[in-house]
Amino acid sequence: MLRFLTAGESHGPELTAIVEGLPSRLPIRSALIDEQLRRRQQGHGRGGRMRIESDRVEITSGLRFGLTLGTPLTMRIRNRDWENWKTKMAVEGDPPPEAKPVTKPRPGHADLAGVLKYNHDDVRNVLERSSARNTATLVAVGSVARQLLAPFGIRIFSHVVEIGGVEAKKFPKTLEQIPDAAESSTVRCADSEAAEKMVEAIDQARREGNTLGGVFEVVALGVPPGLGSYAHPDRRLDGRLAGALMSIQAIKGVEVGLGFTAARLPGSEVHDEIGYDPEKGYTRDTNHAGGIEGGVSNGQPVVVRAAMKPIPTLYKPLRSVDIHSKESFQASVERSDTCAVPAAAVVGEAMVAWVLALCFREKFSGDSFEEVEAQYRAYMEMVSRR
Ligand SMILES: Cc1cc2nc3c(=O)[nH]c(=O)nc-3n(C[C@H](O)[C@H](O)[C@H](O)COP(=O)(O)O)c2cc1C
Ligand SMILES: C=C(O[C@@H]1CC(C(=O)O)=C[C@@H](OP(=O)(O)O)[C@H]1O)C(=O)O
Repeated sequence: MLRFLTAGESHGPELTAIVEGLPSRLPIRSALIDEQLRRRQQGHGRGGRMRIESDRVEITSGLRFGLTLGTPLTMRIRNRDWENWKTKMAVEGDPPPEAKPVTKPRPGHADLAGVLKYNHDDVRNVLERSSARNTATLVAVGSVARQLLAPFGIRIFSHVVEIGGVEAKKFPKTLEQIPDAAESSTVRCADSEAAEKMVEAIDQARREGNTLGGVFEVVALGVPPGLGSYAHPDRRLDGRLAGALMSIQAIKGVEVGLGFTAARLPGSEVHDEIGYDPEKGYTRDTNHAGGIEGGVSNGQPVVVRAAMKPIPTLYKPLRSVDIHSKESFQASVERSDTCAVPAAAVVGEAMVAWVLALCFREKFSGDSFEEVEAQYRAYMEMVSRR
């Protein structure tokens, strides 16, 4: 079974991820992981922390001469900011005077709920792990998943479709043209006119001490039919994708295919009619289902969208209450992102890659890469004869 664990505090020495259940002899390149880490750090609207960090992965187990061993793969990403936090984040000893407890929980963060749940007196003990800094490990894990899926022609990309109410409307004609258009935009939006307006909206929000959320779309091409299952609720591909996307900080909604729009349309405008072409096999003229029917991939591109709430730390502070004195106050801010939707889109890709890899491994479970490849080929051959 493919699984992963991550660990690490935002201002601690490093983040760690362990991926278990990879087949042996799978080529993994740390340069490809670094490329994904770099993409996550970009995007118009990010704050001062991104000028400090320059994320790089170090693989410390599970790989020899570039091929997996079939043993747990460990990845480490150092926090450069740790240099500035060594005393305040020491793992042992008494707290030094400069490590004054944080007592003011920020609305929209895990701060208050976390203090109540874990009985902490210092909000820092909550915010260090609840921070979206951990999304760097998710992207590293997702990059490993991509490298498992890539040899089978599965390609995953994303683009931002809405920021602060500005919607992208003029999409490139084909799905294949979207990645290049999105990649060349500082907000990762494939509609260049909308992208300009999104940049303006972010700049204006920053000037006003406010923050913005938005929506991104993730697309997976080359997904074979048959990933996931209708046999049991927890095996459904759509449910697992929604859960994985919602597990990213600040994601508040997920749509598959037409999503909420399908609820407003009659059935004749929603369901994708089935055709047959002797060359291509089963065909669909539309993909409103987003590549998933009955919780199973149907061979069409998988298309999901996720909605991100605005960043909760505002330069124009919101009211809260000190957890010790119970006095009301207005939060002060040192640094924060204004908008992180473009970065969240890269994290969304990683989570989609992970869930697809999970379902792929369930279907093609061989212990070595060669065994997985043989299982995949035999299945695809069988499907092509149906
Ligand atoms: C990539 C990324 C960057 C973020 N940057 C910040 C930030 O700079 N400041 C902040 O207050 N919240 C930031 N957030 C959002 C918080 O992590 C998030 O709102 C918080 O965890 C609570 O959201 P939840 O209720 O969904 O967990 C970021 C989220 C993501 C995905
Ligand atoms: C560090 C990252 O994002 C951070 C996520 C985050 C939060 O509260 O979620 C708050 C900010 O961190 P800091 O409080 O250190 O300024 C962001 O920079 C990152 O994406 O790598």
